[in-house]
Amino acid sequence: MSSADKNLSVFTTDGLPDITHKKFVIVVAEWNSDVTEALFQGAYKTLVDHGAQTQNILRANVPGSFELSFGSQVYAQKADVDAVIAIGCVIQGETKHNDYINHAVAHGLTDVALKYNKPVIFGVLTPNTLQQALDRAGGIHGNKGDEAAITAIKMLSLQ
Ligand SMILES: Nc1c(NC[C@H](O)[C@H](O)[C@H](O)CO)[nH]c(=O)[nH]c1=O
Ligand SMILES: CC(=O)[C@@H](O)COP(=O)(O)O
Repeated sequence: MSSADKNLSVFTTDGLPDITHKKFVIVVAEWNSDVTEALFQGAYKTLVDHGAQTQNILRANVPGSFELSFGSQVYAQKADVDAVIAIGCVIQGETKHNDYINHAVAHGLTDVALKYNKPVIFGVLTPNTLQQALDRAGGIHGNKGDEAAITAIKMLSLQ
């Protein structure tokens, strides 16, 4: 199912856990910052709208999406962090560079989550064009940041 068929900002909220005292870290890649800032704002607002306290939402910046795995690990290893949300946008270029980044980040974030036994969310857009990115960062298909935040909240209900 593509984002065209399921809006990224439309989701069920039944049975969400109480996140009043949960601590979140949002790691944001600086590449394509117009897009990643919109994704961050969506994630931040979604966390607050569903009960997170602003003082319990930290932000960390990394240069690019390839650095999201290490940046997420820095915070996932901290005992007082309950979930990490990784935000990025990797736009296809002329070469296969985007493929290598995307696969590395997907595997890297998964490894961090399993190593530290806590949610590490893949809030990374991997579009073919800038317009596809904008459509998924608060445009016609919603905001991937919203989806990443609600995913983090839902995963906390497993613990
Ligand atoms: N082209 C994009 C990049 N490239 C940079 C890499 O993520 C990385 O910082 C570099 O290879 C050094 O390790 N990053 C994005 O997030 N988005 C892109 O479109
Ligand atoms: C995903 C990227 O790093 C991308 O911007 C690189 O572009 P190109 O493949 O044209 O070098």
